[in-house]
Amino acid sequence: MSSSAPLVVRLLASSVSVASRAGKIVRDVMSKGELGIVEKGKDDYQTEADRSAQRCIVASLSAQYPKVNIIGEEDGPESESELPSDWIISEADKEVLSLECPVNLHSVKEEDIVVWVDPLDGTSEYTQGALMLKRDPWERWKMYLTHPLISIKWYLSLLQSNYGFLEHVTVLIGISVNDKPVAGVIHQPYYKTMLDGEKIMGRTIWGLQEVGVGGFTPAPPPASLIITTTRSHSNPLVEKALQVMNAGQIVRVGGAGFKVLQLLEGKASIYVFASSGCKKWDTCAPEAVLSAAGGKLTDILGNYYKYGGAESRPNKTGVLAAVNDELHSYAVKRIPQELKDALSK
Ligand SMILES: Nc1ncnc2c1ncn2[C@@H]1O[C@H](COP(=O)(O)O)[C@@H](OP(=O)(O)O)[C@H]1O
Ligand SMILES: [Mg+2]
Repeated sequence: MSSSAPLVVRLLASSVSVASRAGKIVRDVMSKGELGIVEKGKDDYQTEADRSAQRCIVASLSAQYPKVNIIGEEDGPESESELPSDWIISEADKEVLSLECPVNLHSVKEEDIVVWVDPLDGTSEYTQGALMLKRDPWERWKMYLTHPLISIKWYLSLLQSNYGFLEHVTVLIGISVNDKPVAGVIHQPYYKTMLDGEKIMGRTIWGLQEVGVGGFTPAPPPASLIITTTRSHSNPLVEKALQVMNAGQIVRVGGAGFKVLQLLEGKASIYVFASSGCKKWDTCAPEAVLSAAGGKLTDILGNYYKYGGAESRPNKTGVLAAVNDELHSYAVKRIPQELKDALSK
């Protein structure tokens, strides 16, 4: 790896490579069919893929950047099983390594950086997607009966959805400096493209402050107002905030990473989630990528979250993101004061 590039650029380039490896782990766990679902809290689940992808990311980055503070969604007691050697990635993406580092990030040191890792954003969609990979209807039905997350309504919608919601799953690595997300990676393990007649799985999107985004082509916002929001964590406050937006359409998808991709690809223009529930690892990378593309991500009051290592993990006052400042201020103004008060309590 070139050691001449400034630290933030090298760390972003390493994160691009490791996110792609973590994405393969996510697919491999699914292919084996043993998801190992654990309930962490109400509506909050973890699978073998979350645990293994996090181990790969944290081990790979901390081996190269030992003084960087890396905080992951699945932090907990160290696993006793040995880490497979091919989970330790030391490569760095060449295109990213050649980027011009913004002047204000040139002299950043490892101690100034906090990396927020969500090894698998969209866990509900991942576990529900597992059902659809069971080709045998009887096997699928048996899995449904033992699945902790799926109601009959969702089961029926899954059957109609052409292999579920796996595209909503992302691996998120957000790099923050002095409380602010400055660079980030959103990897989609189940994104499919064809190259020379061959199916390629996965794509990796990155963003760097003042430089822009890469790994895909951003699209302009839709002509009419389209809002994206949660698929699996709605509640009356979330619905109230959606009503007041006066949108032509509401797109309900899983994961904070995928919702920000909806904004960047012109499928929606505002992301509204007027509820606690999202955490710093859900929003750090999406905020970095969105802001590098000219968008804005805050809480529903319009205030930026801080990403220092001592900050509390929950994003208590919700999420409000938009493709540009104008749409962001429109959305902040539309949120009624009583809703803002209810979340700030
Ligand atoms: N009420 C809630 N309880 C637990 N997690 C929540 C939540 N609301 C949102 N989240 C988390 O925020 C992320 C985006 O949620 P959503 O898809 O509903 O928009 C998901 O991350 P994970 O899938 O990484 O756990 C999800 O778990
Ligand atoms: Mg998440």
